[in-house]
Amino acid sequence: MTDVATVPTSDHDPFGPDALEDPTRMHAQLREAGPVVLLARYGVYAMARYEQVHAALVDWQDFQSGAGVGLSNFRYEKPWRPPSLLLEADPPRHDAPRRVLSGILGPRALRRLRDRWFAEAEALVEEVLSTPELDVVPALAEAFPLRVFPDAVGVGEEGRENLLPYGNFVFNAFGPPNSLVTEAMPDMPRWSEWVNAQCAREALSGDGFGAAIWAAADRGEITHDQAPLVVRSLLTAGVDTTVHGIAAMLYAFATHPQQWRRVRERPQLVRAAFDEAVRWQSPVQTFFRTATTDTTIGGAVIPEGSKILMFLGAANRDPRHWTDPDTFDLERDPSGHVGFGMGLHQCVGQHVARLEAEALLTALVRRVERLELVGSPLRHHNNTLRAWARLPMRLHTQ
Ligand code: HEM
Ligand SMILES: O=C(O)c1ccc(-c2ccccn2)cc1
Repeated sequence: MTDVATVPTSDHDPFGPDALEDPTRMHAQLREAGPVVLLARYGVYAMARYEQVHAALVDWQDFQSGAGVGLSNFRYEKPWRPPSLLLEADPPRHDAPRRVLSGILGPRALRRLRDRWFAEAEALVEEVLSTPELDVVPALAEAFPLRVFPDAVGVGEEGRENLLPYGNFVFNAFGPPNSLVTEAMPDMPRWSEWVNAQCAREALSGDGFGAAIWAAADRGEITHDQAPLVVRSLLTAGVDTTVHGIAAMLYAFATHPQQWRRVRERPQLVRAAFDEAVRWQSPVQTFFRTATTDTTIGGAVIPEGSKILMFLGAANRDPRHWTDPDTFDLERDPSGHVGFGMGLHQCVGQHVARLEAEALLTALVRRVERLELVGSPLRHHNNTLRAWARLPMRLHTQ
């Protein structure tokens, strides 16, 4: 009998204020501790190295999503909202909804949006350059996705201010029921009711992603009962993520002026720049899987039914996989990063996110000679998302 190595334990709290403010040191300690580490506070297993995170993400059979991708285990606990038909489903239930969304959000389908989004980005950048000193979080990172994405889904104008707080709550709810969750509980039903109401067929315009989902139901690719939940997936996962992904990119360029010069000289680097920003900051930091069998990793046995917390942010900066991981470097090839996940559940909206970022960055590259941080940035704490509450900048035009 091979002696099963005992799993190293850690008393880090990945959802506490210190880790949410700056997880860098905790990530390094978790990577050093071993391929798998037991987080004693929560009785869950942590993976922080690229190799193990990648292996777990691509092995959907042993590491399932159907028991939830948060701390809560749907086998024993009632989900706070009806589970997502993509995120919180395993094959075969996952297959048809995924196939439908892949078709609607694929690079070809987005071609019709490209010109409109590029024009919207030009207009927004022109507007903000009239006040060269500003907080780019509301002015750009929030304003651009909120200007183009709800229209693309086909959501009405009224009540769009519910989108960010709803998504923020959902991403907090993947963590433990800490103050980030409990403080928002009183408002959650209002946000949730508004989002659910937008998923009804009659609430959606005839030419957006939402209508395309209902049309897929008419063709029998998914059921009409599933259609509103698939629309809900877009409204849940498609707003806060891109807002914080774009904020991460703006922060990266403000703190690396030589990279800004590089992307202005070579605009073909624009798309790689977003992926390098997603790798470097990992706007989505963590989420869970549930072991469907006793699984041995690095000599340690993870018992069936265990929750496994995957640290995408730590994997994206693992020196075992990346050269000089802590630098934001456009010369690097960021492909293979796990910022959009990997495997069966890899982000189905990644092409939407890339198009939003490409449109905004292209407009900025043409007009802005340098982005300068002029005040203290302020982190926005969320149990899952790495985000900025404030990024005061001066946008220098030539
Ligand atoms: C920077 C922006 C974004 C980031 C960093 C991001 C990240 C991720 C990650 C890490 C996953 C994998 C979750 C898992 O494996 O359990 C995922 C899944 C997903 N994302 Fe994104 N996402 C982004 C933007 C979007 C957008 C714009 C949409 C919608 C238009 C979207 C819709 C989804 C959906 C529906 C899933 C579930 C896919 C499945 O389970 O098959 N995401 N995303
Ligand atoms: O289908 C949904 O409602 C949904 C899809 C994806 C997410 C998600 C979770 C963790 C990391 C990135 N995205 C959340 C919700």
